[in-house]
Amino acid sequence: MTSVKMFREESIEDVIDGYSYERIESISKFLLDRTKQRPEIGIICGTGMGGLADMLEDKEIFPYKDIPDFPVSTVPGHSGRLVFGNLNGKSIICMQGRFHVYEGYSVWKCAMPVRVMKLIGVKTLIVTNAAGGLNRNFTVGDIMFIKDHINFPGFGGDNPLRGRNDDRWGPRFPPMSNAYDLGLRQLARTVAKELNLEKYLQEGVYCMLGGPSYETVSEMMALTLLGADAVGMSTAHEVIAARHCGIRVFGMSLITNICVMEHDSEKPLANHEEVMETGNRRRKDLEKLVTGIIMKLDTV
Ligand SMILES: O=P(O)(O)O[C@@H]1C[C@H](O)[C@@H](CO)O1
Ligand SMILES: Nc1nc2[nH]cnc2c(=O)[nH]1
Repeated sequence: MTSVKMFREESIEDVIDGYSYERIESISKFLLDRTKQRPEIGIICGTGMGGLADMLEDKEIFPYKDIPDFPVSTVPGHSGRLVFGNLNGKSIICMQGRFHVYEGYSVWKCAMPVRVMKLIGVKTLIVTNAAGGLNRNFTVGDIMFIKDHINFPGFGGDNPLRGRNDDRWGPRFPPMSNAYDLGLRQLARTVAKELNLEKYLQEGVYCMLGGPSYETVSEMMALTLLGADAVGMSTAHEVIAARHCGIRVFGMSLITNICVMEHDSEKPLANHEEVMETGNRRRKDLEKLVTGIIMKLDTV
């Protein structure tokens, strides 16, 4: 009896009343009152990819801890700052550090900043992440444009849209086909070609798991059978929240490690230091790619 009551209380307070439209509106107002920037482009930096925020000019930085009602980042490789700034004259808002379910946050809370972005005026979201490569054709350092995702936590009902739906965000049952905008992917391919990055380019399906443990060999094999090309611990919930409120999305994974799919293998397994190191090593190409895409966004 007690556990049922606990579950109900939690879901009413947090999911229904906790981050109401008005509460998220007050977070966005807090920010808009303190910056003249009115960005239509948002970026979420993956592990080790905080350099994407550092490249902005005329930065205005809001540490998460100073934003009322905002969660804080607890993971190495995620600075925990909301950065406003310009990139070749375009106004950008960038999450230099995201929230993960394994940090203890509910999945809707991890996705909540996307709704803040929506109320700030964001129309296009660029999501990046570090991921393990399941596809045997992938190598460390490859950049995978995400064409679709498998939201594994969602299979069990852990979806950021769980709870009462507020139609001001979007419909109760939003479609998720074409979640990763085809036009943006084509644009990104053109930009990558111009930058001579084609040799690193992959396109595929990203699978989100809850983490923080990396996958067992059998889990990796199962994900491969499901059609996943890369596996990580983020992104899907952010994209669902973005699509629900009408933000178009471009997503890319940096393949930071290759998943070893042999039982009893001596090969080194995934570790967070390697993930961050690959992010740092490939940072310049990622920055060039994101800059190139942003410069041409008006064309699609
Ligand atoms: O925030 P992302 O998805 O880029 O971070 C990945 C998943 C874990 O947080 C971490 C594991 O090393 O990298
Ligand atoms: N789940 C998962 N997340 C990652 N993030 C970076 N590499 C990996 C990986 O191999 N597995």
